[in-house]
Amino acid sequence: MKITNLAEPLVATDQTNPRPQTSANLLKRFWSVWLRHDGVSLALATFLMAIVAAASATYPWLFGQVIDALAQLSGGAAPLKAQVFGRLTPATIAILGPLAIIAATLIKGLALYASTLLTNQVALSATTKIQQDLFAKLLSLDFSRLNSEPSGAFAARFLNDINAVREAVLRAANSFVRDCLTLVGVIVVMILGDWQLALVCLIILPLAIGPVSMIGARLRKTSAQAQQQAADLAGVVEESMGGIRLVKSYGLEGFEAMRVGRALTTRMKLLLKMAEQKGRVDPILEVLGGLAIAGVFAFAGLRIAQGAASVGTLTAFIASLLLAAQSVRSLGGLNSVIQEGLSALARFFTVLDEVPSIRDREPTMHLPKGPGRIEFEQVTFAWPDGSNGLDNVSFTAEPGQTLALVGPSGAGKSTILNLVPRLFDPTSGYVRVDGFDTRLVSLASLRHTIALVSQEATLFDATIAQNVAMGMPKASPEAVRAALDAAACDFVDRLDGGMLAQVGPRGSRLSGGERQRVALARAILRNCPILLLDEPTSALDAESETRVQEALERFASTRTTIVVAHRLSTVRRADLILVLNHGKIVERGNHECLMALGGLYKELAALQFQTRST
Ligand SMILES: Nc1ncnc2c1ncn2[C@@H]1O[C@H](COP(=O)(O)OP(=O)(O)OP(=O)(O)O)[C@@H](O)[C@H]1O
Repeated sequence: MKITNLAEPLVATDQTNPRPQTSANLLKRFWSVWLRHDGVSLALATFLMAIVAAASATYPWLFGQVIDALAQLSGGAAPLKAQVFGRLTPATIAILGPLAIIAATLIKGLALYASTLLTNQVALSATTKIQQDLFAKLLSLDFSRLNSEPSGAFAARFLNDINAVREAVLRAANSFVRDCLTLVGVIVVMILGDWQLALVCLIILPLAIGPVSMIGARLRKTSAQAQQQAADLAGVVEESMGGIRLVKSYGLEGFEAMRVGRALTTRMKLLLKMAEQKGRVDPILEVLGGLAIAGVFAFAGLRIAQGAASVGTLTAFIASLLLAAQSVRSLGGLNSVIQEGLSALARFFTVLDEVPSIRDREPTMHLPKGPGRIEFEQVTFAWPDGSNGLDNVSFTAEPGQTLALVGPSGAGKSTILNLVPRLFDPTSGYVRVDGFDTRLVSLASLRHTIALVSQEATLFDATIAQNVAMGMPKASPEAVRAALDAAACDFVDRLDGGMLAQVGPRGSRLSGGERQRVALARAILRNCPILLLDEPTSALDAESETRVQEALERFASTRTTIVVAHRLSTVRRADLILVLNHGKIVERGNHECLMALGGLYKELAALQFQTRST
C-alpha cells in the first residue's frame, strides 16, 4: 500500500498544556491522578489526626482543672466558675485529673502511630506512582528532545525533585491536618474558657498569615531555580564521569573540578537563599507568639483582679497559647515545604504534559511482516534551528540489498539512518517501509522490523546472554548461543561464567570490539528484515573485523541493510553506494562506476578509505 496524499500535516507539533500551574490546579491534579485512589486511607488518617488533635487540645483544659483543684485544696483560690468537673470535689479532681492526662496521652500516642503509618504509606505510594509515570513519559519523548539535555539532568529530576514532593506530602498529611485541628481545638477550648482573653490572642493570629504566605511565594521561585540547578549540576557531573577516559588522558581533572565546583557554588548560594527565606518564618511567628502571651498576661491580670478568671484559667490559657504557637510555627514551616513540593510538581507536570511529535497516529496501523523494502521519496529534513539536515533525498533499498552511505563528516549519513526507525520525522517527503509511510504505522511494529548496530555498542550492566536477548525474554539459551556464534563472539567461552558473565556498567568489562560483537549478536537474534549499521566494524581489529564482516554478510544477504561506511572493504561489498554532501545525494552507483566517475567518491576513496582499507 502506497500512501502519498494525507489530509493532515505529517509533522506534528508539540503542544503544551494550557492549564496555568497555580497551586490550586497543581493540587487538584495531584489529587485526581495520584492520591484519589488512596482516599479511604487518607480519610482514616484524617480521622486519627482528629483524635490526636482532640487529645492535644484537652491537655491545657485538664491542666487548668487540676491546678484549680490543687489551689482549692491548699485553700488559696476562689471557687471555679465554669468547671465541667464542677460537681466533683477538688480531691477527686486531683486524683482523676492525672489519670485523665495519662489516658489522653495514651490515646494520642496510639492514634499518632497509626496515622503516621497510614500517611507514609499514602505518600510513598503516590510518589512511587509519579516516578513510574514520569519515567514512562521520559522514554516516550522525542529522541531529539532527550538528546538536548544531559541524561544526568533527567536523573536528577527523577530522583531529587521527587524528594521535595514526598516530603511535602508526608509533612502535609502528617502535620497539616493535625496542626489545623489542634489549632481549632485549642481555640475552642480558649473561647470556652474565657472568650475575652481568647479574643486578645485571636487578633494576633491573622497578623502571621500575610508575611508567611509572602515568604512562601518567594521560596517557591527560589526552589524552582534550585531544582533546575540541581538538574544542571547532575548533568555536569554525569558528563565528567561519562567522559572520564578523556578527562584523565587529557589531564582535564582540574578543569572538570572547576566546572563542577562552579555549579556547586551556584547551588550553595541558592540553598542559602532558600534557608534565609525559610529562616524568616520562625522569628516572625516567635515575635507574634510573644505578643500574644504578653497580651494575655496584661489582660488576665485585670480579669483576675475583677474575679472574672482564676489562676487555673490563666494557666490553661498559657498552655493553650504555647500549643497554638507550636501548631502555627509548624504550619508556617509546612508552607515552605509545600511550596518546594509544588514547584517540583510543576516541573513534573511540565514533562508529563509534553506531547512527543513522534508518536502513533490514531487509528494506528500495524506494519505487516514484509521483506523490508526501504524507500525515501524527496525527503527533506531541517533541524529545529532551521539548518538543513537533508535536502530532497530519494532512493530505494531493495530486500537483500546492502546500501552504503558515504560522505564527508556531517554530510547527513546518520540522519538518514535515524529517519528509518522514526527517531526523527522528515520535514517533507516520505520514508516508506514495504510501501507503508512510516508515520502511519505504529512505532512498535515499525521498530520491530529494524535492528540497529551503531559505532558505540550500547550494553547494559547485565550478563552477556541478557544483553543479547534484550527485549526478547522468550529467547532460548540455544538461540542466544547461535546468535553469539554468528557474531563471532568466541571470546565469551574464555570468560568466567561464559554467556552468564556480567559485562559491567555500559559493558566496561569487555573491549570495544567485544562489545560491538555482542551488539551484533543482539541484532542477529532479533532476526529483523531491516538492518541499520553505523559502521559497526570500525572499533574492531583486522582479524575480528574479517570475522564480523563474514557474519554480517551471511546475515545481511536475506535482509535490507543500510550501512554508514568508513572502510573500503564495507563499501566495496555494497550493492548501491550513495555519496552524500551537505545533506544531498551527489553521486550514486557501485564502487567501480563511482571510481570511474572521478568525482567526490573517488576523492573520498583516496583520502578517507585508503588508510582504513584493511
Ligand atoms: N540538533 C542539531 N541541530 C542542528 N544541527 C545538527 C543537530 N544535530 C546534528 N546536526 C548537524 O547535522 C549535520 C548532519 O549530521 P549527521 O550526524 O547526519 O552527519 P554524518 O554524515 O553522519 O557525520 P559523521 O560521519 O561525522 O558521523 C551535521 O552537520 C551536524 O552538525
